[in-house]
Amino acid sequence: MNDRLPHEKGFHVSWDQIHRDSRALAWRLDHKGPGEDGAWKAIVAITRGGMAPAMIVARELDVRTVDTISVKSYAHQDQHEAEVLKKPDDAMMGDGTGILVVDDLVDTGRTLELVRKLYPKAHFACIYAKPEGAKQTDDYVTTVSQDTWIFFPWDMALQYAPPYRGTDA
Ligand SMILES: O=P(O)(O)OC[C@H]1O[C@H](OP(=O)(O)OP(=O)(O)O)[C@H](O)[C@@H]1O
Ligand code: HPA
Ligand SMILES: [Mg+2]
Repeated sequence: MNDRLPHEKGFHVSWDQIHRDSRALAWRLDHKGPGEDGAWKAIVAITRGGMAPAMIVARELDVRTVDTISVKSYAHQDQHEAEVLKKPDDAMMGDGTGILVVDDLVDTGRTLELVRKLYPKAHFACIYAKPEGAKQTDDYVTTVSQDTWIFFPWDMALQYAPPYRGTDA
């Protein structure tokens, strides 16, 4: 446990919302790549959270080369030292020129800091950003306060919510 808990504020994101926000990010990134007509060479998703947004961005921007970098930095809501578990092919990545790296969010910025060290010329984009890590990302859609925990749809399930005025309280 650490001083990040408890997160009193929760920002709950639905599948519909992540789809819309990922499309909004794609709109911002369109024509910003270095290729012909501003195309991107490839998209790299930071697993696992970056994979759903990366798929949507890749679809919108017609990018067919999509790879992953695996970075583990959290176990539940506790942060540990960020660690790279798997990287894309070095020949494809180079120094990151023309590569769009996508993640679901930037919080402290440690995950992106690590990936930036590997690919300093890549373009980094997140759907959501918290103030502490926002400088690590080149583009994002929405900010939330540092003490907000973002709940993604893949981490949630529909369940019964008791009424405010309970009958058996
Ligand atoms: O800016 P930071 O403080 O480094 O935090 C942001 C990272 O933390 C989460 O990933 P996590 O390591 O929990 O793995 P996951 O994507 O597999 O859930 C999130 O998806 C970001 O990648
Ligand atoms: O607010 C968050 N939500 C989900 N995963 C996260 N990983 C770091 N911060 C967060
Ligand atoms: Mg992640």
